[in-house]
Amino acid sequence: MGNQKGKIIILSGPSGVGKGSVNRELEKDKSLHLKYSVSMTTRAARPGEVDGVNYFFVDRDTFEDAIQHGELIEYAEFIGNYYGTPRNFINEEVAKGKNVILEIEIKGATQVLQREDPESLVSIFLMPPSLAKLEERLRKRGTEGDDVIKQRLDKALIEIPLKHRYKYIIENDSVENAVAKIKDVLLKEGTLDLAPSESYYAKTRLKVEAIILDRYKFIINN
Ligand SMILES: Nc1ncnc2c1ncn2[C@@H]1O[C@H](COP(=O)(O)OP(=O)(O)OP(=O)(O)O)[C@@H](O)[C@H]1O
Repeated sequence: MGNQKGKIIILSGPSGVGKGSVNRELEKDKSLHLKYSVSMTTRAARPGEVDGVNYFFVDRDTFEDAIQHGELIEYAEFIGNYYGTPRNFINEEVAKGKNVILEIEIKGATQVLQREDPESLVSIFLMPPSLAKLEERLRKRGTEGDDVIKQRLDKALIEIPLKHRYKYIIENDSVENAVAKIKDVLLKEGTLDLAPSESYYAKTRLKVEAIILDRYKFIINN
């Protein structure tokens, strides 16, 4: 990778759109050389979540102390809980030339978009295929009750129109497609060591060309 400094990759979108699911797939691909920022939150850990890996789970006093001391690059209070991103880790990794992924909700992402140098950012807004699908995903996940799901859907209606603040808008139709499209974004941004012919776009174009050739070869040949 030729770049001196790394980039901050913002992956944002409404609750339930699939930020975590997409991120987990990206993480499996070691060739992407991505670093994951671990957020701090006052929300309770979900089953299977590990402190220091998925989040730093802290109480409100500890979180408010971190705000006071300027230790967070962004933070937001979201339906009764604080979420924030510790600044130290990001600065160190970016200075080393690493790309750091921030999986953050809209308010936090807005703070980073407003405060950080746009040259140091790659911002991605993950879109649900429809509001009905978003609701279905939240319900199927089964981690929130009806009231919280309704709050999150109401919030999504305010958040989705903000998507144009981001450099890239990517639909999470399937996790596999979303990951492929994000890899193309990273390739375009020069943060991936990958031949352009390996991109999702290039491969899709080849497939489409093959289909056209197959369907129309009679016409072409005659
Ligand atoms: N492309 C997809 N197709 C179908 N289901 C999906 C897709 N992406 C994610 N899901 C499912 O939707 C639910 C929400 O996904 P996930 O928890 O990753 O969302 P999130 O954006 O990280 O939410 P939050 O911001 O609330 O943490 C999960 O149950 C997940 O399995």
